[in-house]
Amino acid sequence: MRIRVIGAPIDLGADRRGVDIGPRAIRYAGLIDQLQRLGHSVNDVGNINIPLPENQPTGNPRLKYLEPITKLADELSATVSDALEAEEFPLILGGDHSMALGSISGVARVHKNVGVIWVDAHADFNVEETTPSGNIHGMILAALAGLGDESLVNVGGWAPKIDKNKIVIIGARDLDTGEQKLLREHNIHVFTMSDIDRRGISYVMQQAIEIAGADNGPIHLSLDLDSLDPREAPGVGTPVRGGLSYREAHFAMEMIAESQRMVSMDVVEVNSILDRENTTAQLAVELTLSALGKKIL
Ligand SMILES: NC(=[NH2+])NCCC[C@H](N)C(=O)O
Ligand SMILES: [Mn+2]
Ligand SMILES: [Mn+2]
Repeated sequence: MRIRVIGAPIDLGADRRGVDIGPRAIRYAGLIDQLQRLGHSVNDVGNINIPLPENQPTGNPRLKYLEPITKLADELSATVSDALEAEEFPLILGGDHSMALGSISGVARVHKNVGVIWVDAHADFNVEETTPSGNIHGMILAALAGLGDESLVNVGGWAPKIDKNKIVIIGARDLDTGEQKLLREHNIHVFTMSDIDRRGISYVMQQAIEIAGADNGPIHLSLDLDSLDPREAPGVGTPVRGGLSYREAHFAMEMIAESQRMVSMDVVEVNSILDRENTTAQLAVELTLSALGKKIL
């Protein structure tokens, strides 16, 4: 496969600094080389240009950095559509999870029926009224489903980007009260850590692939590294105990590869300032490889 690697070192959507180093850290951990060794050809187009938060007005404290975030989403979205039109698989490196507004909009423009598997400790399903932090990375999935602030929802000029019935969240264990209510109201498929404990990661992933890829549709995978247990992935801005084990995460990625339905992928929230000797970036590389076909035997 031909893979286009796109760095999106955005950190305007989160409070803790350091995710802007993520794309470099993931490359330093050997991403490109290992993808090539797996047999893929790689076109690394570098990073999109991100303004420093220091030079941006925060704006509405319940929607911090809204303006630059939507602007970057437009730009990233165009880059991602471009890759797909050139028949390259977009692999987008974050950055905080707000970059998925751009990446997924770009995919949805080309693949109208795309479903999303969102692997995350969080649901990122807040809106202005429910957010406890004002951080837009916690609102992106809702925006893609058509909920929340108009300028987030209408990036690219159309909405919603994703059919709510084709959204699956996996690994959730830290949801805000208003967010829980929204998820229930809109019947979003959420497989929490309890569901994974009860049914096993294999059953959960099989269901997730069926739901997100309904009617043989394509799937976008958005992998937030904080889905993993912080013992495995210490370098994330919003760690939550009780996450996916190393083995569960690898197996989940292997099942996605096996399904042959994935058309694009985000790897987000690697925070190098909080990391230990690039462990989390290395893990991000390993998991990306599993999702893109690496097998044990
Ligand atoms: N992409 C993430 N790591 N999101 C964390 C979101 C945390 C919290 N739910 C919030 O809205 O602020
Ligand atoms: Mn997230
Ligand atoms: Mn998260």
